Order: sequence, then structure tokens, then C-alpha cells
Amino acid sequence: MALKTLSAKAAAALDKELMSTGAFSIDQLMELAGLSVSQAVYRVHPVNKGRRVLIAVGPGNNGGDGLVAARHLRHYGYAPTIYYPKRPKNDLYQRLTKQLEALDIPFTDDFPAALKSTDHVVDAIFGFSFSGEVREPFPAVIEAMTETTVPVTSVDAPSSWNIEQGPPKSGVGSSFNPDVLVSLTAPKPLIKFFKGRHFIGGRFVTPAIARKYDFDLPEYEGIDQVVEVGPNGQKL
Ligand SMILES: NC(=O)C1=CN([C@@H]2O[C@H](COP(=O)(O)OP(=O)(O)OC[C@H]3O[C@@H](n4cnc5c(N)ncnc54)[C@H](O)[C@@H]3O)[C@@H](O)[C@H]2O)[C@@H](O)CC1
Ligand SMILES: [K+]
Repeated sequence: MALKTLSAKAAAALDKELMSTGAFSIDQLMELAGLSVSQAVYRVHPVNKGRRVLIAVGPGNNGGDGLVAARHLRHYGYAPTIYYPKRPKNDLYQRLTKQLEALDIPFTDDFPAALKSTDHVVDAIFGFSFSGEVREPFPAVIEAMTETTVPVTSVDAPSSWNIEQGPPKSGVGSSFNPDVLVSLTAPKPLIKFFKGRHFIGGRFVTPAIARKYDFDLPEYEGIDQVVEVGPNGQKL
């Protein structure tokens, strides 16, 4: 049985609700989302398979998840490098960036060059608020992630894919198929087009909220922050 999906609009409403009636702060949600991503990376690419992880960070909260994941991965023994070309002035992102600098995590301006010497990539460029065609400077980054043989883990959505319609019909992103996807809270409709290993993360949703938004809570085991499901969200 496939897990129910959450449209972009519903995902944004749920996010808002967690922070209003749910009484969560964005920092808390992002910390748990990024922790989930770090655990998925650890599952598919344990540190003994190669320590180098290149993290592509976008301008919104999807990027924030990537910054949090980088910090956790560093503490697990990985050697992350961050590509973060569009940095909003927002205090939260500045603090997350400072936390990485305090761990001596390097930042790079040249994504294609950094891709040549990494063992794994995390795509934290765009999530459920992405729409339209990919704007600069990200087209070259999406192209590089499309062409590389290095495994790519996408956070919440393969960046450049429409949340409902999946990959664009042509141009940038049309052939992008990441190896791993970590859907946060619930899969989005785009998973119909996804073929790799699929995890659900974001272990902060209450049963009442899941009922309201009409999706099933994944069955997390023990202390895990992710559950692996089928590519289209079916239970394994
Ligand atoms: N409740 C949840 O599910 C949670 C979600 N979080 C994350 O937050 C994400 C959503 O974050 P946001 O709403 O900040 O948005 P996103 O991070 O999805 O992207 C928005 C940013 O991308 C830019 N953008 C949009 N379309 C573009 C285009 N065509 N070309 C270039 N730039 C473009 C926007 O200007 C904006 O800066 C989720 O996907 C998830 O990763 C977590 O951080 C916290 C909890
Ligand atoms: K992404």
C-alpha cells in the first residue's frame, strides 16, 4: 500500500500549523529535519565508504536542513564541504553557518570542481516552495548533479522538480534522478517519478496533525529519525 502524499500547498500549511498551534519554532523543526537527513546519509553511505560529502545549499529552509545535516555528519566523522552561493541575511541561517565555521567545515564557490573530489552529494537546494524554471546560479549545479556518478541524496524533493508534476519535460533537471530521497513529514506527489531509495523523516508530526492532513505517520523504529519506504512511498 502506498503512503499518501502531501501537495506543496498542504505541506506549507502543515509547516505553518506546526509553528502556530503546534508551538514549535522553525529552529526545532529544521534541527529534526536535518538530523533525519544525516541519518539517511549514514544508512546509505556509511562513513567507511568515504568521508567526503558535498552539500549544495539553497536559499530557503531546504538549504537550512542541509546546513543542519552537515553539522551532524561532521560529528559522525564525515568531512563535509558546503556550496552556499545565495545566503539570506536571516539570523537562523547565519547562526547555522557560524556553527559550521566553528567546526572548520570548508565552503566552496565552485560546485563542479568540488564534485570531482567527493564521495557523496546532498542536494538541499529547493524543497516544497520551488516553482518555475531554475534560476542562476543553480542550473549548472543541477546539471552537474545530473551528470555525476557520485551518489546524490535529495532533501524533500529532487531540486528542479515540480512538487506535483515531477521532473521538467525538457531542459535543466529533466534527466535528474537522485539516488536517494528523504521526504520530510510525508512524500510529495513527485514521488511517482522517483526511482531510487526513499526515506521518510521529520519525526515531529502529531497523530492529530497527520489525521487533519490525511496521511499516515511512518512507523519509526526505536530511536531512528528515518524510515525506509519504497520509491513511491509503499511500505517495505
Ligand atoms: N514541516 C516541514 O515539512 C519542514 C520543512 N522544512 C524544509 O523546508 C522546505 C521548504 O522551505 P521553504 O518554504 O523555505 O522553501 P524552499 O527551501 O523549498 O525554497 C524556497 C527558496 O527557493 C527560491 N526559489 C523558488 N523557486 C526558485 C527557482 N525557480 N529558481 C531559483 N530559486 C527559486 C525562493 O526564492 C526561496 O528563496 C521543505 O522542503 C523542507 O526541506 C524544514 O526545514 C522544517 C520542517
Ligand atoms: K532538495
